[in-house]
Amino acid sequence: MSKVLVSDPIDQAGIDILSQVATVDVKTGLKPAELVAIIGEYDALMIRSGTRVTEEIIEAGTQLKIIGRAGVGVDNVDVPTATRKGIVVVNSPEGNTIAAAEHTLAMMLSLSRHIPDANTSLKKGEWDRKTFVGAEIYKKTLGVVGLGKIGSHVAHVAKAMGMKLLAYDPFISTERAEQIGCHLVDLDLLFQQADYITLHIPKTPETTNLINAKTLGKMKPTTRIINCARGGIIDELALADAIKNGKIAGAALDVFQSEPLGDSPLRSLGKEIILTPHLGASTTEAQVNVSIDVAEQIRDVLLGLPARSAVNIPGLGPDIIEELKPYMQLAETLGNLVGQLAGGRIETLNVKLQGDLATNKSQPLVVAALKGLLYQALRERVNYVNATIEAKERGIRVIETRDASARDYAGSLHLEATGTLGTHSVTGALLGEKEIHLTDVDGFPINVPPSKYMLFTLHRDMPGIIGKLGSLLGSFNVNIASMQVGRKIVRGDAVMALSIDDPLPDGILEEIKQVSGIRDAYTVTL
Ligand SMILES: NC(=O)c1ccc[n+]([C@@H]2O[C@H](COP(=O)([O-])OP(=O)(O)OC[C@H]3O[C@@H](n4cnc5c(N)ncnc54)[C@H](O)[C@@H]3O)[C@@H](O)[C@H]2O)c1
Ligand SMILES: O=C(O)[C@H](O)COP(=O)(O)O
Repeated sequence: MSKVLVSDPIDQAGIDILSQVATVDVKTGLKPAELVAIIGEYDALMIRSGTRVTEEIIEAGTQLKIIGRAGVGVDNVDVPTATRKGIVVVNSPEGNTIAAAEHTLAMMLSLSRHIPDANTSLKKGEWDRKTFVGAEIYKKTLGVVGLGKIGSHVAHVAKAMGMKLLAYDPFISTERAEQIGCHLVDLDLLFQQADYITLHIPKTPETTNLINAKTLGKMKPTTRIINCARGGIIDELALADAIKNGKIAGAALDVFQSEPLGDSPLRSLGKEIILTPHLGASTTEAQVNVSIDVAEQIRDVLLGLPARSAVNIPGLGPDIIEELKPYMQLAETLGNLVGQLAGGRIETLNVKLQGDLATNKSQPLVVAALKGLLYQALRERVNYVNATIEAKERGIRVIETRDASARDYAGSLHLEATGTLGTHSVTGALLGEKEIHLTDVDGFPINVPPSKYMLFTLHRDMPGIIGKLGSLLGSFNVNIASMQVGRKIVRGDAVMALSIDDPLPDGILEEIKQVSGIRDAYTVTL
């Protein structure tokens, strides 16, 4: 039975799902060295933001197949190392969207009306109605930085509360922004005009310290900033300084450069600042959502099925997986076959997506073809996660082309591999919903289903060849299950595809190549 380690507090709903297929150990609060010491026993690791999954931990996780982040941000996971090791990294992109958006709105209103400090004052026995005079958000301008899932929901609710909306997101179209009721502007204008600025972007090299002394200097003295996205997007010392010196009116922060927040000048500011300990996703509903979402994906991967939200398998969403599943198998089989026909070191793989497959949605088939191509070299170590990187590291150039006009089959796939020993090509299609058929080998038309053990010959199409080959195989007790010849012209060159019941015994391939009229022969195990 597989073993799953849960190293952060996760809702029981997900643990129940995992327990159906695996032994689940919940061990929270482990020190990095303790995690390194035990991770080698586990097939899957389930985390929230509390566990930093470093290169050292991933290297020690020799059995790891999947890291599941019960939440959105995977910045606490060394995704490049996981990808290199073929470990799927999944998250829950939508499970806590509403929770984080509502926390943002709660922060904005609390900050405007000084609710946390008024509450503390009253609980201390005071009745102070002067200190806590606030500001309205109605008709004020909200600047949304990052108009993705959370930013859009915040904008939607803020609009209903009568706010004017500006947004900055270089990856969102003007039409999309306008649909949400936002006017897309550049960042400088947003900084200059917004009364409230809310951040909903990932932490990347471009967004690190986006709010700094210089950008704070562009804002109005009445501006308030809310950050429920990621620590490190704001330079905390510059922010504390700007608030202390009245350059801006205040801030509400849920996330920090270093968590838990240690000694910080932010702690000593008054009612102008609200701090919460990374509570954006901490609602009962969100924790159930993310726990179930990620546990289901871990379960599926442990059962050999694809994950619906893998961050390191681009383009393989749930709808795509369903549609492409039989074609993924076709691509993998063809990749494996053409790799064995070409032999030696492969330098180039041409992948031609034909007919109905000639769309952008078919890109995962290229990854599947590479996985098949690399199978002989890497066996189970190659998967959809690392196939592209492994190919790149081996210097394999991948050329992808599309031909929607190729209509022999609804959709077909043509692979051509060039290596140190020459060039070979195969084409395949599906018959019915999922029966794989080879329809062409090295330019010769055939129509055979692939089988585990196959023999291909390139020979002259002349009487007697098939008989000679049959006798030779018979003398070695090799049983032929099926045989087909593909030729372009009568008595020209031809290809023979044989399915055989057992692997060819050693040495027989060389004897086959000596048969008069046979120019070359290849044995393949699929
Ligand atoms: N506080 C919490 O507990 C909590 C909970 C959930 C998510 N988050 C964080 O909130 C953030 C947003 O999450 P989401 O689910 O909305 O993500 P999302 O991917 O749906 O949206 C992010 C948006 O940021 C935009 N973006 C990327 N780089 C940008 C840049 N340089 N400038 C402007 N826009 C840029 C993208 O185009 C995208 O539209 C993430 O950082 C996530 O980790 C925090
Ligand atoms: O990226 C996220 O999903 C949030 O930061 C939530 O983090 P958490 O799971 O540690 O609450």
